Amino acid sequence: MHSKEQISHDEYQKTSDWLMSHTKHRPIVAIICGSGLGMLADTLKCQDSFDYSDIPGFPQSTVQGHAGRLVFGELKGKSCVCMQGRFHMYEGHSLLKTTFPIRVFKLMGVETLIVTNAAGSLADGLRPGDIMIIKDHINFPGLVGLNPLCGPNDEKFGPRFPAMSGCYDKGLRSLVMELAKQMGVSSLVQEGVYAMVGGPNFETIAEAKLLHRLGVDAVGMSTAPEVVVATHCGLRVFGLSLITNKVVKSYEDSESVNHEGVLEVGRLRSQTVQQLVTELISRMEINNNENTNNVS
Ligand SMILES: O=P(O)(O)O[C@@H]1C[C@H](O)[C@@H](CO)O1
Ligand code: HPA
Repeated sequence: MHSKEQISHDEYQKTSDWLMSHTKHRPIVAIICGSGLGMLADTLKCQDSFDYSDIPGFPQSTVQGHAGRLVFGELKGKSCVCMQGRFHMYEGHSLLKTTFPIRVFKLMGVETLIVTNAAGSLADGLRPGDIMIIKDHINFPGLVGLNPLCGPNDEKFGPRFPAMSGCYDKGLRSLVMELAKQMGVSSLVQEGVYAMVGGPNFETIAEAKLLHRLGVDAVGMSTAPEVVVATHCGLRVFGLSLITNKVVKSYEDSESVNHEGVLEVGRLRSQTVQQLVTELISRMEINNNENTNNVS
């Protein structure tokens, strides 16, 4: 268990201060790129980018398809920060480390978090290449106590017992459905429930059948801890899964999933995902204007 590890408020603050003193951007939106989706950062204008290895306190990415770079820039007049590479529990990071950037973003003034991931589909109506707007999640590690919020609660970030109903913002979900219609890609986009499993192995057939019976639409190995920490500290969250494969759930099926295939679907659908996220950022309302358009 991870209950002994603690990261003090000061440590988050030091990383935030370091970043704020190395860039003039003051982001209001943070984006986490899933496997094969690092190109989301390419759309940012006037970029300042930092390798994770150069940022004090930051963990390191070890997974192919996760570059390990934090990119600041502007998108449609809004200041953003983008993680090209996230941290997964299966890499050996504690859950506090996997979610470290979220609290740093909060301290930097970020209001909205956009999480993306690659996921396998269990729902028959979700095909590889489809985009699932995350309506809700099942955090399997969290259900058995592997939760970044375990341990002493830091009230400066949020309450001991945060509510998680409604953690994927309804207004942003409707907006993206509407944008998908306007872009002519609504046949690719639908809402669904994401489940996080620990990984790094993909699911057995019996596990896949179980997830399917539980009503899971797509399964992956990330995102839920990030969303828990973001919700705890009051960030508005939007999430999407790029469906990269069908999860094998029949003993008759000879197909199997692999990480290269996951990355390949990311590359094939990159433009559509990029356009949806760009339009979302362009059209989303923000609460606090102080952080916008302030790159001198
Ligand atoms: O970072 P995400 O959740 O997009 O990565 C998924 C889950 C595993 O890390 C990897 C499997 O191919 O892709
Ligand atoms: N299972 C778990 N994680 C994944 C999958 C999958 O089928 N595809 C991409 N990430």
